[in-house]
Amino acid sequence: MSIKTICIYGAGALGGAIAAKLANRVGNDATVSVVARGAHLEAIRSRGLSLREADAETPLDVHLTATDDPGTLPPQDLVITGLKGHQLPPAAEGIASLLKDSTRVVMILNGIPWWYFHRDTRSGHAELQFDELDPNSRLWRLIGPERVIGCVAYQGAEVINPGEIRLSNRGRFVLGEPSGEMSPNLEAIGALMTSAGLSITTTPDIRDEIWSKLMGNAAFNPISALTRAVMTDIMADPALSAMVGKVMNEVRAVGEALGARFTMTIEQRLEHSRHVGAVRTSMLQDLIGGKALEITPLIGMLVALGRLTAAPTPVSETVLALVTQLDRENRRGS
Ligand SMILES: NC(=O)C1=CN([C@@H]2O[C@H](COP(=O)(O)OP(=O)(O)OC[C@H]3O[C@@H](n4cnc5c(N)ncnc54)[C@H](OP(=O)(O)O)[C@@H]3O)[C@@H](O)[C@H]2O)C=CC1
Ligand SMILES: CC(C)(CO)C(=O)C(=O)O
Repeated sequence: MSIKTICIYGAGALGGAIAAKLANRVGNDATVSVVARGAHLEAIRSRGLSLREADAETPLDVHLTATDDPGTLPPQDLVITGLKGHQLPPAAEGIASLLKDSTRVVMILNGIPWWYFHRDTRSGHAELQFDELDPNSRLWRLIGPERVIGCVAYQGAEVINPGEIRLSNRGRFVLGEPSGEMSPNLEAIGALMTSAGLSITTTPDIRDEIWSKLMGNAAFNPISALTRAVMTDIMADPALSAMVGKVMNEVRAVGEALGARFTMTIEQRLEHSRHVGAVRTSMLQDLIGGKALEITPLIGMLVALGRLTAAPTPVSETVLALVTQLDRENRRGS
């Protein structure tokens, strides 16, 4: 696969960080552009994109083509989406306008993605679609699950000001084909992102990564939004950390019912979470910013898949009801 044109669609926290690194390192060999919007877009256009890494003394500043109209860009070899799950369906046509036959689309997402059951061989539900993730199958029809490369991000990031992104740790990304194939395209995209200075691994088991990451996000993201607490403070509170453990147990039960394999015990996962630091989850960032919360992929689908597999999710159902109401109130007030 020759990658000469790359568009990052939704250059927010993670997408923006990846765009800055790609533009910096591979900008001479490939054209890197971003689709962004609002004040963030204006800042990128006028001052460029500025990336602050946890252990770097000076920010990385790059200038690249930025637009809110993907129709002005040529068809791309590679599209990387940095949109939240609920922002994907409204962007489906825009993303589709960047595609040619060979284009691959890396989707950085927390939670259960819209393409989850495409070519899945372990759940017994291959090709199942969920309207709550992909209304009227817009993504399925306009982009197509066969183009997708899944991406699980173990990396904290935040847009601290328009045009300015901060990475909160030296994180990593895991890429995988929905089919599990270690395809030449997967390896080429992994190598390209690695050459940009990102920590990338490729896997034949992307769904296992999705479930393992979901253990943290289904618990911490809504609980952090409900309490406005950073991760260390949630873990320091015995009642909250017990609730985190219960949600993690429910994630494990539903995941296993669909064939996922977990490598860590709940105790190990909890211990790991104690050391993540004073991280504001992406859902807490959105709450503070008055934005819609990424609820369905992170906890709504956990409850829906619990029903599908007859695995009980009582604590997650309660958390879902509370965070759904919080989201309504937050948007009413913004
Ligand atoms: N941030 C983090 O620390 C982590 C995030 N993740 C996951 O990665 C994914 C991306 O998250 P994150 O980087 O935080 O997302 P952000 O909200 O920071 O970035 C999304 C960006 O896309 C923009 N956008 C949305 N719709 C459009 C559109 N139609 N056209 C142009 N721009 C658009 C948003 O603009 P606007 O702000 O105006 O909505 C925003 O700038 C999520 O699934 C998240 O859960 C995973 C690990 C860590
Ligand atoms: C909390 C964090 C950074 C890692 O689990 C994350 O994935 C998020 O904020 O959505």
